[in-house]
Amino acid sequence: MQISHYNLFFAHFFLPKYDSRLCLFPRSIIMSVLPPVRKDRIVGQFPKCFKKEAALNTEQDFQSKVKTACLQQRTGTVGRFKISKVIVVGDLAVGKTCLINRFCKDVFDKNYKATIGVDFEMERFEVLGVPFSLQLWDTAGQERFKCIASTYYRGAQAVIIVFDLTDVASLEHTRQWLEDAMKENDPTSVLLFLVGTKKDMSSPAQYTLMEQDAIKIADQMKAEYWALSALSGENVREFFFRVASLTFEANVLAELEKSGSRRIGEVVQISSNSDNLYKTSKKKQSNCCQ
Ligand SMILES: Nc1nc2c(ncn2[C@@H]2O[C@H](COP(=O)(O)OP(=O)(O)OP(=O)(O)O)[C@@H](O)[C@H]2O)c(=O)[nH]1
Ligand SMILES: [Mg+2]
Repeated sequence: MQISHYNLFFAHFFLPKYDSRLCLFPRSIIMSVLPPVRKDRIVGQFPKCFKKEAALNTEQDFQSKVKTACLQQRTGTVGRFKISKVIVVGDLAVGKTCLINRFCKDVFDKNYKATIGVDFEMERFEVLGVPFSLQLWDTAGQERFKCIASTYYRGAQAVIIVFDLTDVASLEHTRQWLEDAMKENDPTSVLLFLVGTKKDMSSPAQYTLMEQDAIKIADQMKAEYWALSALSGENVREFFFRVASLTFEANVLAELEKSGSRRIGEVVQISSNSDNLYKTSKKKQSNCCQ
C-alpha cells in the first residue's frame, strides 16, 4: 500500500482518534484499513541475527513466556489493534526507499527519486499465530526535507538507521541520525538497527573494512547490525522478519508486565482493606498525590 502525501493528509485529518505515542487506532478503522496477512509473512521460528557480535539478542528462540502467552492468546493489545511504528532514517540516496520497496512490493528502481517529507507502508505479519502490524515510515534524507520528516519520528518502537556500504561518510553520519531520532523517543524502549545497503556494489575487501567500522558503531549505539542489498534482495526478507519478531517480542513482554503489575496491585488492596475490593484505583490515586 503506497501512501502518498494525500494519504498522510487523510490520516491526519480523518483519523482523529489516532494516538501517535501508542500507535493505537480504533478497532473498526484497523479492521477496514488493514489487508489480510500474506502467506509469506508468517513467522514461526525466531529469525537469526546477522552477526553475533552486533546483535540485540543471540537467542535461538522466542522467550518461553512469550510463546506461552501466544498459545493462550494472552497478548493483550498485541494482535488486536496495536500497530508498531518503525522509522527508517539515514543520509540521502543511501537506499531507504529501495529497501522498503524491495520488501513490501518486491521491486527495485535504479533511478533515484528523492523522498519528499515522508511516506509509509503497512506490513502485516503473523508471529507465533498472532497477527502483528508494522508501520514502516520512510523518511527523507535530504537536508531541506529533514524538518518535515523529523515531525514523524515520535512514537517509534524501532529505528532503522541506514547507510551506504560504499560511502564511509554515510556511516559516520549515522550517529547524528540516531541523536535526532532519539530526541523524539524513549531510548530505553526503542529497538535500534544499523543497516548497510548496496552490498552488491561493495568489493569483498571494501566490505570487510566497512563492516569492522559498522560493527564498532553498532556496538556503541546498542544497535543490531545488518548488511543487505535492495538490488539483489540479499538479506532483505531476513532483516524485516527479525525487526518484526524482536518488536513483537518486546510488545508482548510489555503487555505481560502490565498485566502482572495490575495483578500485584489487586493483591495488595485485597489484604489491606477486605471490606471494599473495588477501591484499588482510588487508593492508588490518593497515594500518588501525597
Ligand atoms: N546497486 C544498488 N543500488 C541501490 C541499492 N539501494 C538503492 N540503490 C540506488 O540508490 C539510489 C538511491 O536510492 P533511494 O532508495 O531512493 O535512496 P533514499 O535513501 O530513499 O534517498 P532519500 O529519499 O533522498 O532520502 C537509487 O538510484 C537506487 O537505485 C542497492 O541495494 N544496490
Ligand atoms: Mg527515499
